[in-house]
Amino acid sequence: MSWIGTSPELPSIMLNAHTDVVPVFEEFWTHGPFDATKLENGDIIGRGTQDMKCVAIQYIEAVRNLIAQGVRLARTLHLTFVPDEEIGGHSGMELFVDHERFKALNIGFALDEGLANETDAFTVYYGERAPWWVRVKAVGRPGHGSRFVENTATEKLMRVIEKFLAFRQQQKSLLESGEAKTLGDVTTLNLTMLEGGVQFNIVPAEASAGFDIRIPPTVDLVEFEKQLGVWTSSEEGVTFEFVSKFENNQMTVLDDNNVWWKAFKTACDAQALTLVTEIFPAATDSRYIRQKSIPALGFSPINNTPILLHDHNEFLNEAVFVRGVTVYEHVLKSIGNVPPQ
Ligand SMILES: CSCC[C@H](NC=O)C(=O)O
Ligand SMILES: [Zn+2]
Ligand SMILES: [Zn+2]
Repeated sequence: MSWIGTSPELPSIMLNAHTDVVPVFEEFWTHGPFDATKLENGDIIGRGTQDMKCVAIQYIEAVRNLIAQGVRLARTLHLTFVPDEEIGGHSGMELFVDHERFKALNIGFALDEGLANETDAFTVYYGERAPWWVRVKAVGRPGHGSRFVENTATEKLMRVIEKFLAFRQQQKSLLESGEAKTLGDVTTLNLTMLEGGVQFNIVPAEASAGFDIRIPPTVDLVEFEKQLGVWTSSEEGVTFEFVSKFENNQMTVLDDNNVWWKAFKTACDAQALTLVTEIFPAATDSRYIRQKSIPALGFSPINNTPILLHDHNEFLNEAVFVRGVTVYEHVLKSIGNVPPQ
């Protein structure tokens, strides 16, 4: 959906929202997850109320209000509604950014989702951690389950898992000590998959472990990959492969040279909003936009709200939601009139 500016030759602005949501475990919800029940206190309960139907609707409402007020922006706005973000965006934004139609949009700056903030402040994300999904495979000697079989796959795998988890503990301590400020500043690593074995009395010849690793943009990814090699190659017969890997993880620099950030911040300052800036702990479509060297900010105008994305009973209060529309009106008027650079 495009709202053409008065200077359509200028680089445009992309307002991106993914339309997919994650699954629900309905039995844990107090109200139907797809009913959008509004409680007396204004809380609207539903899957996607935070992630990110709210933002998609707020873009539309904000544009509609600006048009009704007779506002014309210099720059063109493109509202994009994309699929598959929750499963990596591989058939969504990842493909789109390489498409001719994307290039034809001539995008100079993008807004996409952020996270709720539990305090009165709003969080703005200028980068993300690179998601890496890694499978560690071990092969070893099989045999009868009644014997002391040596060099088994599972034992080797366990020793390698210990190395991965020691690193996990070290990063966790970094965060707990305060040396690293937020989750986005450390590398997280979780053992999320374990596979191996076919029958109780057979020592398996193969076993594997799957890790979800999230790496801050300040970490040298080449060096980190080498480290994975060191941990795995310490055991004969253990290898690793990438199930999903993100490289070229760029940040959007928030300094005075970034006219988009200045315009965004000016609009927020004018509304007396408190902003905090962070690295996004998970992965959104913004990473594909930044990979094309297009500056992007992750922002969901949700404050005083617990972070419930992907959780049971995800909700957003009506008042917070409606205020967010006004926030976008100010932000769009500011970024939409950034003069030619
Ligand atoms: C490896 S891409 C996965 C993308 C997903 N995004 C939202 O939750 C995430 O797990 O961060
Ligand atoms: Zn999302
Ligand atoms: Zn999500």
